[in-house]
Order: sequence, then structure tokens, then C-alpha cells
Amino acid sequence: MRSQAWKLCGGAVRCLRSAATAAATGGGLQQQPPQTLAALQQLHTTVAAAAAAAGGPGPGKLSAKRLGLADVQHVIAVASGKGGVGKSTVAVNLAVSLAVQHGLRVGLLDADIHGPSLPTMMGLSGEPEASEEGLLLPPENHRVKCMSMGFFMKGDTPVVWRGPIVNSAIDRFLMGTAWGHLDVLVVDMPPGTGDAQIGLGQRLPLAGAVIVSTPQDVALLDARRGAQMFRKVHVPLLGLVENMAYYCCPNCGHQDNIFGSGGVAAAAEDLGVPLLGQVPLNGQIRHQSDVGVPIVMTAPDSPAGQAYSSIAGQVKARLSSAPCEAFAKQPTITID
Ligand SMILES: Nc1ncnc2c1ncn2[C@@H]1O[C@H](COP(=O)(O)OP(=O)(O)OP(=O)(O)O)[C@@H](O)[C@H]1O
Repeated sequence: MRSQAWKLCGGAVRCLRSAATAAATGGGLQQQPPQTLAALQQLHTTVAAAAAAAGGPGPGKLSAKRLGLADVQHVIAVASGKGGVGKSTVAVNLAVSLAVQHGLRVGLLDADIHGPSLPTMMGLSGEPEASEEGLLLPPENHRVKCMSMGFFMKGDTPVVWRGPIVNSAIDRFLMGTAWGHLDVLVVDMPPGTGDAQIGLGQRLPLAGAVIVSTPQDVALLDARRGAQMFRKVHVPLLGLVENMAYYCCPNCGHQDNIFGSGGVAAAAEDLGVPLLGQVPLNGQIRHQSDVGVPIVMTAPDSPAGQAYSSIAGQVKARLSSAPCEAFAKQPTITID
């Protein structure tokens, strides 16, 4: 029974590849709707059937304890209300720090289907292989297993899938990846607080969320909205991270709060959650992301490296104090 399920999943993997290829090479949904939609429909059918064959709750619902997530202890989200505030950079450095500095088994899922930056930031490229059982094998670097739509995209062609199809693809990456035994799976959420993010917050079996913001008022307002969104879907807030908190001139040492100061700490206090850390605005952070070696690997003792390590330590401590929170509510992923 079980092996049949895995074989069905192999079909799902092939379909995901062909759907991604259709989107990348043909310009996506608008140009090639029948192929892309058909591939995703097939993917839907095979994964749902696989769950049913593996003893899951039947077509329509996938238990989070099935398939690739079976041995994942905690899933956490790194989110931001506003785009471009450094959420992915925090997610990557948090994941690598948890693995390299704090000794955990870690995975990183890029849930940003439209702007996947994880392969570049983690120094990975090429299409993932499938396991004998048919699950995607996550490429690994810096001791972190990774999955991203970026692995399946060719060149600079955008993915033009819309809401439900994007949700489907994220669910398949979550369930259809052979994560193996992980202490923590970090999910880099797409930016914003719209339908997609609310849906993800409801569907993912989240143990908690880290919210990233810059100190700027417009970013903070959206960060507060993001925090409330997670509360509404009953996901605990692990804390806030202030990114680009200050700039320290490498020549004279003068420190400047370019985007303002104090706002993220005040928001954390209002929300009753910890301010996990303050990461400086620093050219090395950007450079290391661009070359695929996060700064926690190259300069762990720098102010930025220490900030990421401290954030990771607090997240680890919080997860250790609530070991089964992730699956306590037995979430399900609904396949429409
Ligand atoms: N602390 C920092 N210092 C310097 N550059 C940074 C810092 N944090 C992030 N960056 C840079 O800012 C840019 C945006 O960062 P990132 O992609 O992590 O943001 P994001 O919030 O995930 O964006 P998106 O909304 O597109 O998902 C990147 O070029 C990144 O290298």
C-alpha cells in the first residue's frame, strides 16, 4: 500500500517539474493555460491519491504528518508585512545559524513562488532529483536542506501563476519534499498579509512565526498587521526582528539610525512578544547573500553574525520549551 503511494508521488514530482517548465518556457498561465493547469491538476490528483493510499484522511485532505513532513519536528514561518525589508535574508541566516551554530537539523522552504531568492542566497542551483519513493530530494548547503520554486525556473522568465495554483505548488513543495528527520523547517513566507499569506498561515502546521521589520513607520504598520494576521489564525508569535536597525560607518565608526529607531521595540512590547534582535544595515550582509554564503558562515563574530546567532538561540529555546506545539492542533492541508 505504502509503496504504491510513493509511486503516485513520483508522478506528482514529474508533474510539478513539467508545470514549472511550462510556466518558465512558455511564459506561463496566460500563454499555455491548458498544459500548466493540466499538469497541476494531475499533481493534485496524484498527491491526494498518494495520501489516501498511505492511510491518510482521504482525497481532499492531507495530514501534515504524512509524506515528506512525517519526521519534521517544528515548522516555523519567517514573515513580514512589507516586501523588501530583509525577510529572506533573516530566514536564510536564521536557518544556517540554527544548523551550524546551534546544532539542529534544519530545512528551509522558500514559499515565495513569484520571487524565489533562496537558491542564490544559499549558493545552490540545478533541478532537484527525486527519491526512489518519488519525493523531491532537497539540495543541501551550509547544513540546511532547501526547496524553492527557483530550482525549477529557467532564466529570468517570471512565474505568472495566480492564487490557487500558487497555493497548490507551495503545498506540494511542503509535502512532496523528502525533508527527512528535521528539528526545524523554516518557511520563508511571501511578503504581505493578503489572501495568500492568510491561507498559508492556516494551512501550514506552524509552531510559530518570526516577524521581520525595518524601523520605518510604513514597514512597522505592515509588520503589526502581519502579527495580528498570525494571531487570528492561532499561530504563536516567536518575536520580532528589527532589520537594518542602524548603519555603522566603516570609516569613522559613526552610527546612524537611517530608518528611525525604537519603533520595532515598541511594537514588540505592544504585542507582548520579544524583540529577538537588531540586525545592522551592512554591505557585507548583502554581499554574502549575493554570493550564496550567508554572513553567519563568514563573519559569525561580527555584530550582524552575533545578532543572527542570538535570534536563532532564542528561537531554539522557545521551540524546546514547547516541543509538540507544531502538531498539537493536528492541522490539515485541504486540496480544493
Ligand atoms: N541588514 C541588511 N543589510 C544590508 N542589506 C540587507 C540587509 N537585509 C537585507 N538586505 C538586502 O536587502 C535586499 C532585500 O532583502 P530580502 O530579499 O531579504 O528582503 P525580503 O523582505 O525577503 O524581500 P521580498 O519582499 O522580495 O521577499 C537584498 O538585496 C538583501 O541582500
